Amino acid sequence: MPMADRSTAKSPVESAVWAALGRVKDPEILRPVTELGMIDGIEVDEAGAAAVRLKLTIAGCPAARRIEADALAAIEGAPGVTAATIEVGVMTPEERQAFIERVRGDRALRAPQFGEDSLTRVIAVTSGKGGVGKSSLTANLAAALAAQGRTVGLIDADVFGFSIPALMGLSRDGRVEQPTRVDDMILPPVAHGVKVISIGMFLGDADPRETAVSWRGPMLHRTIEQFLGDVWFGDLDVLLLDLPPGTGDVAISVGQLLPQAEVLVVTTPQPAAADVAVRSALVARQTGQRVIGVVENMAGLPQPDGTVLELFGSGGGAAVAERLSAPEHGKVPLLGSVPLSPSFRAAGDAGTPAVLELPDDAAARAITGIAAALTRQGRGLAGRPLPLDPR
Ligand SMILES: Nc1ncnc2c1ncn2[C@@H]1O[C@H](COP(=O)(O)OP(=O)(O)OP(=O)(O)O)[C@@H](O)[C@H]1O
Repeated sequence: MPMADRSTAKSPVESAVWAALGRVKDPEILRPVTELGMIDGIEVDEAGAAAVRLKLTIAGCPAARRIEADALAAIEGAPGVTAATIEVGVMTPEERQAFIERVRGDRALRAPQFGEDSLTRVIAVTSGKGGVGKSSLTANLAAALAAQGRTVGLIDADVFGFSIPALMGLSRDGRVEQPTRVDDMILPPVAHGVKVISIGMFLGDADPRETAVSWRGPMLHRTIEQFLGDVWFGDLDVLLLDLPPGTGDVAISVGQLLPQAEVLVVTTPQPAAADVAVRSALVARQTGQRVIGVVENMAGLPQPDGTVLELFGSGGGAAVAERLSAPEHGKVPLLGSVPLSPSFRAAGDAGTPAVLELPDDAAARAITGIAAALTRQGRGLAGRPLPLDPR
């Protein structure tokens, strides 16, 4: 039977069901199921009982239950429908190919996905030292940008210390949500409005808490290449990459594969952290990437008596920004200073980005401000001075 289209939805109630299904989005592709050829037929009898045949790409794909539940709710809510049933089937290989073509559109011919002609702004988040809060910051920036209406992708390129799935709520009790594979196309899971991919999603049944990735350069390079090629992100406004700390193979691969990427440097206020942070930015520059700003994390911890405890000293962020500014590169701004916050840490542990869950938390407010500053900065304006968001 041919896939349903508008012409097959004839009666007013069938049209209403079609329209209602047009508001149901595939949770991974974020496009209506009606546009993706997933509705195989709509029948409504005289009593208003609607029977819909839904076709999924593969049986038991992670998004299947959600699509089915959302579709059922939509049909039940359609005007004139008195009862609703859904029959779920699986696409034939030909239908799956048509599905892939619909999803990829013109882009099928274009490779790589984030090449020179791409309109996506690519921002790699780097740090010198580990543990400065780079992943927490990247996850929250991604969620904040998505909440501000951007279409956002997030690649966890911190291959050895991947923590993005947990921070985005995609990892529970040692199980990480798996991407859906449709033939050679990998669809990233969506969390908090962000399309997320991580090496932690490719470990099979292994518990990511107990599994170490110990790859050398070529394997790391191929993995990053696959993330950029085989993983289908669709049209993104912003792609964030969480890099491993320091100046290793992944940073160099990202520089080679995404020379147009912009780089955001995270450091702590500790002056001793500045040297390594500066070094990681210089490696990025050597591969042609531009440093668009510095974020200072783990700044002062506000005390109940109103004083601020500067656990990690002060001035590190400004020092790194100053040292990276140079006549040939322009001024590198300090985009914000994120205070230490126990509730920010707890929100990360719970997989709920603080920018969404605790918007009034001081750390969350600072990151929301940084996301807004990045948006104001726009693409390709590296080196121009930015107003600091005082929130
Ligand atoms: N502003 C903050 N206030 C309180 N805790 C924070 C803050 N930023 C980060 N943390 C906590 O610090 C720890 C390290 O953070 P995170 O894992 O994001 O660092 P990282 O730089 O990505 O580390 P690595 O690159 O070594 O994996 C986490 O437990 C996180 O919850």
